[in-house]
Amino acid sequence: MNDDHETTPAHRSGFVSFVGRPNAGKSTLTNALVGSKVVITSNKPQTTRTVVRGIVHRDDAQLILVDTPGLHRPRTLLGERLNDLVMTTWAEVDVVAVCFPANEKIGPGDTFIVNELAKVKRTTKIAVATKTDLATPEQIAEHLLAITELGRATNTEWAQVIPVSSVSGDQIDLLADLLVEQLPEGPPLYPDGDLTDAPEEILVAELIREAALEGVRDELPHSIAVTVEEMGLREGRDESKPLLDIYASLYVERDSQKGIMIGHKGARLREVGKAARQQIEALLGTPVYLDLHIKIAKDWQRDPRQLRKLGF
Ligand SMILES: Nc1nc2c(ncn2[C@@H]2O[C@H](COP(=O)(O)OP(=O)(O)OP(=O)(O)O)[C@@H](O)[C@H]2O)c(=O)[nH]1
Repeated sequence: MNDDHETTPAHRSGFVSFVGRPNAGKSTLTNALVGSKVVITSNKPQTTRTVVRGIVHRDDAQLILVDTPGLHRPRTLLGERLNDLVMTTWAEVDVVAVCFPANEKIGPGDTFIVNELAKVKRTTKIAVATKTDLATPEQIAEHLLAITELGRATNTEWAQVIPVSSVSGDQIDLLADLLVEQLPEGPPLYPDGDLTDAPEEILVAELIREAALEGVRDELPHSIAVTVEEMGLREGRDESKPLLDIYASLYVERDSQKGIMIGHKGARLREVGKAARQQIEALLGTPVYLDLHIKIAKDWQRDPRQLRKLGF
């Protein structure tokens, strides 16, 4: 064996899942690491319903980020299924990184998550103090102590505790290094250039859902689901002028909600369609024709048949 071989570090690859209570900054962190908008962020809690992966390609490693829904005390059938999905993801990944926003105190929600996580023995656990740009150095120091203490109280061994800001970019590269350290040796698992393996339909549905939630504020936060019925390049067009046709349904639970979504003379729906179309065009790099219909699925969050139809 020559010296060169001994000094070249082995390539590493593996899966990392960011967890934390709603709004902890998981999706934004995934985007900051990947450097492209592949996961939906919103300032409303619990918008991430689908497992979406971002992929960090480096010469020495491939870091595959699995973005899971937030864990919460289940109240509906949907809630239970989401929690099952979260636990399954935790057991399958190499590292679970728990996000604790530095501008908020550690609370019962965090304790609940860390207690659940403690049941998943084999997975490496890292604590990330997020949003440090919103906290003073003193607050950050106190926060890091509280995280360490929470680890002790729940019998969780943090492999690392690291403060970061996705907005200022502070410590993001260091976080990537620390995560890579925890991955097993192995070859790249995805082709170079892939940013996510989530089917485009899922990303498109999430972008529409995000746009739909944007204007509604507190009126119907969690009663919207979106499915993409059909998506394809329009036939017979010049190759230099492609147009992607997307037919999507936006599900609400009640008549009154349908009214809110449509708005005065359809104004809101047009706004949502336009905002979603612009986001999809930016993501896929193709002009888009978006046909968006509102449908009512009564109590879809509680009905197993509806849930299956909507992809849960
Ligand atoms: N100032 C600041 N804001 C942040 C940072 N990271 C996230 N945010 C904001 O915090 C809010 C929630 O961020 P998300 O990334 O959507 O949080 P999440 O944990 O994925 O949320 P859920 O999908 O609801 O579980 C958004 O308004 C973000 O813009 C940060 O580093 N600094």
